[in-house]
Amino acid sequence: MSLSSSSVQTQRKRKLSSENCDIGQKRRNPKVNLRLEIPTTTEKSLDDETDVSGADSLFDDIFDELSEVDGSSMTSVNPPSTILSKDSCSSEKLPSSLPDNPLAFRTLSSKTCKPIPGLFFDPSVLVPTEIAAEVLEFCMKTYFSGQNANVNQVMLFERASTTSDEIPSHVNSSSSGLPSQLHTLLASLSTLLLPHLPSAIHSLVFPASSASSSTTSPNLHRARQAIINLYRPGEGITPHVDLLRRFGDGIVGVSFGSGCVMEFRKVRDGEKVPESYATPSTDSKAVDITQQGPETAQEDDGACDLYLPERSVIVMSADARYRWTHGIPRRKWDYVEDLGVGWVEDSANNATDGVSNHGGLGRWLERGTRLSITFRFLLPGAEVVGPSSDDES
Ligand SMILES: O=C(O)CCC(=O)C(=O)O
Ligand SMILES: [Fe+2]
Repeated sequence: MSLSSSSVQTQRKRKLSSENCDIGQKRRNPKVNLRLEIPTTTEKSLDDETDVSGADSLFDDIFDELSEVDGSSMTSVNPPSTILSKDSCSSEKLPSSLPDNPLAFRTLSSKTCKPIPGLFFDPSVLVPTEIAAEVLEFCMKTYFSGQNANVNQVMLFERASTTSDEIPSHVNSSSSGLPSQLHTLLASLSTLLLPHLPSAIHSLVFPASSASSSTTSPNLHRARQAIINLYRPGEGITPHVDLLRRFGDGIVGVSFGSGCVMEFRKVRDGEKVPESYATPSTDSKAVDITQQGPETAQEDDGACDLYLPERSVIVMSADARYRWTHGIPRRKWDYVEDLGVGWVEDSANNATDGVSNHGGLGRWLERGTRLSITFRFLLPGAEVVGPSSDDES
């Protein structure tokens, strides 16, 4: 296969048609175009991800590997002992940073839930408006309009670095694999998250830019993938764990254009895990659920729903990456208990389109079109995702 950028379109993702890949939701598979851009360095095909049956054993493999490589990453993000309840954050402005306890900022949720080890989410940590606008405009124009109007997922791959230096700004997209807008975004994320992430996690997700990471991060010489998903209102993504044998630890996701609720569910012992890239999709049951009232909040240590406002960032590592699924329910409205400091739309005016207050406990937020960019690192041997007849990518 050529090593230069190439573009492949497929109709849909193989894995998503498999019923045993679903947890909790049945999904239909709309015709979806997937665009893949692959500047790569080796030629090994990775279309071997079909066995999702022994989730536990896969987890064990991964944990063994991780502890060999960098055991510290698994322990550096323990959950805080305190949980911010709905009340504790609805009445007062949260501090803009809490470096010693980043996991406490999981407050924009439709349910109050306990911290997930390895999940960083702070609704006050937002990508600067100008950078977000530039990335969104670039992605929409480049990947999702004109003849790509029915594409909803694009994967870009960046070559593994051969030195410990960050890719310099003069290196253009054709040689690095990522467009300059995504390099700008990555640089901004690295700076933005530096005071918030434990240093081991910062090194894991920004291996080339963390001073301490140049020799220690297992991701330093791994190729990076950026997956760009576009969700029209009502669309979501089936709960899943990102491919265990393809991607390493340390995943960063950014929301653009609209917020949405992301649901996290703890994988139970012995549970079959949907392990997939997954593709945004809609569903015939995506209706206006404001007519049905908010879900009853339930105490469940293994469930956590977070509202991710536009420009917000999540970082998943350790348990959050390996032992919890994440997914986005297919619906057009999200019920959000606490708008908190991350809420940037016109919350002063309850009558604003897309924001309606039903009963004062929370708000229904109408989803707009959301674009997300998720950065992950390919595991050794996974540097190439070649187009193949049944590649699920
Ligand atoms: O849209 C998102 O934020 C999540 C995307 C995702 O989980 C994936 O592509 O694996
Ligand atoms: Fe994912």
